[in-house]
Amino acid sequence: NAIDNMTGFGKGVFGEKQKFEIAKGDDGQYYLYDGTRGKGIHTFDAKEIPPFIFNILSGLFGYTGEEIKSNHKFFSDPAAVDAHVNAEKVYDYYKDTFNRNSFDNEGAQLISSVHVGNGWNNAAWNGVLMMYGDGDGTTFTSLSGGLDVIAHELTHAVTERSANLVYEGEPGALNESLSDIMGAMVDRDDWQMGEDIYTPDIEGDALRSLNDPASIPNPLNPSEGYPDNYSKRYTGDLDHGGVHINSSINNKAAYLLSDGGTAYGVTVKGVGRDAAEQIYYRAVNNYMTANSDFSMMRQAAIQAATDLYGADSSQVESVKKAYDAVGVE
Ligand SMILES: O=C(O)[C@H](CCc1ccccc1)CC1(C(=O)N[C@@H](Cc2c[nH]c3ccccc23)C(=O)O)CCCC1
Ligand SMILES: [Ca+2]
Ligand SMILES: [Zn+2]
Repeated sequence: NAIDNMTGFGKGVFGEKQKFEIAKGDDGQYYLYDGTRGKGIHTFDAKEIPPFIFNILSGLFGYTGEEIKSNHKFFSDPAAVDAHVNAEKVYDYYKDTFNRNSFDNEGAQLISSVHVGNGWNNAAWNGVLMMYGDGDGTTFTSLSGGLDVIAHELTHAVTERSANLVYEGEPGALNESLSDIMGAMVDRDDWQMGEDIYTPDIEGDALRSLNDPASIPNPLNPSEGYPDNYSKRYTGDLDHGGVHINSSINNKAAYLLSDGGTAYGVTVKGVGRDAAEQIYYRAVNNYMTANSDFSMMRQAAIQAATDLYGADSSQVESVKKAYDAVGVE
């Protein structure tokens, strides 16, 4: 249908006023559709369909949920407003930072569905679209309110179209880590993951920490923190071999590379967020493959830094030190 791009308004999950692109359809209704970025950004309402059913419907049949439309330019669904706004922000981040036009670099439509499940405490990229739960209000609030969560999910799509790291074991932990790293680069004012939407009644906690992984209890081994060194990696079978756990080892390396610091007796000179994001993007886009392990991550980052800054650069030296610090040879 013929669309006119125009500006819409609404309030996000935390009550903040948001402005975003919408479109007016032939029916005179306004749609949560941004026709100005790539082939479009579309946000839908899953109407509480259980995640595994929605996963199948969207994966197999391309079902996206119900159109979110309004008789006026104000949209009153906070979860939908933030999913739309945050998808625009992540699109802009990849375009502005790496000149990547959406996850396929050909402007692929960014599709989000909110209100997946009933109080679902999670979110996911299912290969076709982003799915967001509303949380149960205690463990999580609407997960689309977390800019780092949207960046995390969309980076799974970018990884899938580049290194396509297998979601298991070490490649899986790297897949997860790259999503957390880009999540921290887009949601740039901290090194926490999910802090905005995790436990709404508790201040200062987060789902994961990139700067100090060990500060948060490891859900698979609660007597310890998340691992921040290869020697502390989880070797069990849960969570596809701990992909959401061992990601913290590489997350720590990325934090040290970016901001510097000393860990396990090794001091790293920070290269800054701008250089760190370029190194990781080039590593995943140009050098890593489906079965890359932690050691290959180190080599890929060294090669990426060499391409970008030279073999004898301080950036290459910092990559080596960062991986020394987390015990990855
Ligand atoms: O993208 C991902 O890696 C996670 C997707 C998990 C998923 C995969 C397949 C089907 C359904 C859900 C979602 C996020 C995640 O890290 N989830 C973790 C932690 C977590 C969130 N909610 C939970 C509820 C129970 C247990 C663990 C969790 C997980 O699923 O492990 C990423 C950012 C925030 C949520
Ligand atoms: Ca964050
Ligand atoms: Zn993930």
